[in-house]
Amino acid sequence: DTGSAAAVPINEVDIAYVTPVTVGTPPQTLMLDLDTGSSDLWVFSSLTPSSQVRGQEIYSPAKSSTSKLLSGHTWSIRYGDGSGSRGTVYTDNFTIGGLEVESQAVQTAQEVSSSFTQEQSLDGLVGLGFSTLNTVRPSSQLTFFDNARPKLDEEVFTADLKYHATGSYDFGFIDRAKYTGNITYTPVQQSPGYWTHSLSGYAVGSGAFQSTQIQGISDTGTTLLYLPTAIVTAYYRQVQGAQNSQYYGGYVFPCSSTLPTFTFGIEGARFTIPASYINYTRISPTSSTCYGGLQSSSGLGINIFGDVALKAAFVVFSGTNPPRIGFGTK
Ligand SMILES: O=C([C@@H]1CCCNC1)N1CCCCC1
Repeated sequence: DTGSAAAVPINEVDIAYVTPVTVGTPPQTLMLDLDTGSSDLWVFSSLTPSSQVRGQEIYSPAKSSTSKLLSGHTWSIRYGDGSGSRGTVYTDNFTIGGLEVESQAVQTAQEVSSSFTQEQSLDGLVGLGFSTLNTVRPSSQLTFFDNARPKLDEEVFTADLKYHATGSYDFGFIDRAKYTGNITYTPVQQSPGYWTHSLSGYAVGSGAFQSTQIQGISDTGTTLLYLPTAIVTAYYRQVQGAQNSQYYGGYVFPCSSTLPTFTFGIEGARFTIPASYINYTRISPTSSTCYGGLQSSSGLGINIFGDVALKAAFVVFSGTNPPRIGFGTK
C-alpha cells in the first residue's frame, strides 16, 4: 500500500504545515502537523475543555463506531519550545492520504497549552519520530509509520515541503517526479528517538564549502534551522545591520537586507537554501526589522534541521534496518 497527502502551510510565513487525516467511522477529518521530531499522535477532542479550543476541529470518539478506549492509559508531552499537552488514549481507524491503519493509538487531549489553543488551524500532531519517544503509559504506543510499515510497498515516507506553497507527504514509495538526479543517503542514529544524522559541512553564499560534521535532527515540526553559533555568526557577518537581539531572542536585520544563500552538505551532495527562506518574517506587521530563518542552537543542546532547511530538498525518511535519511534536489 501507499499514501499521499498535502502539506499545507498554516500561515503566510510557513510557521508549520498541516495535512488532512481521517479518524474513526464515519471518518472525521482533522488537519494535523506531521512531526518527525516527536512520536505522539494527539488531537484536539471532545475531551478538550471548550475554553482551550479556539476554532480547531475535534475528534469525538463517541461519534465513531470503531473507537475503543485504551483503558488506564494516559500521556503527557512537553515540546522544546515549552508548549505541551496531555490526556487519554483511544484506538481507532486512522488514514493519511488513503493509507489506513486500523487500531491506531489516537491520543485525545484533555489539556493543551496556550500556544496550541492560539493556533486555530492546527488540530494536533502526528509524531513520525521513533516509537521509543512515545509518552503513553503504562504501555507506549506505535507511530502511524510503525503501524503502517508492514503494509507499505517500501519502508519509507517522504517530505516535500515547499516555500509559501503546498507540498506533500508520501508513504510507502519514492516519487521520482518530485526530485531530479539521485537521492543521497546518510546514516541515522535512532537514539534517543529522533531522525539524528550529520551534515557534511556548509557554505555561506558563494564562500568556500567548510567540511565539518554537524550532528542534528531533521524535524519537520520545527520551523527554522538551528545550527552552532560559530556558523550562524559567520552567516550574519555578511548581512549589513544584522544583530543578535536579546530582545527578540535571535538574529534580526533590516528587511531590505540582501541575504546570502546557505548551503548544507549531505555526504558529497550540496543543497542550497535560497536567501528568501532565511528572510523569515517581520518582527511585527509594520516593522522594517526582520527575524532570520537561521538561528543559533546554543540554547537548545541540539542542532535542528527544521523546515527552512528541509523545504530546500526532497527528503526520504527510510525505516529500513538500519534507518537512514536521504536528500534529493528538487
Ligand atoms: O520538542 C521538540 C520539537 C518541537 C517542535 C516540533 N518537533 C519537536 N523537540 C525536538 C528537538 C529536541 C527537543 C524535542
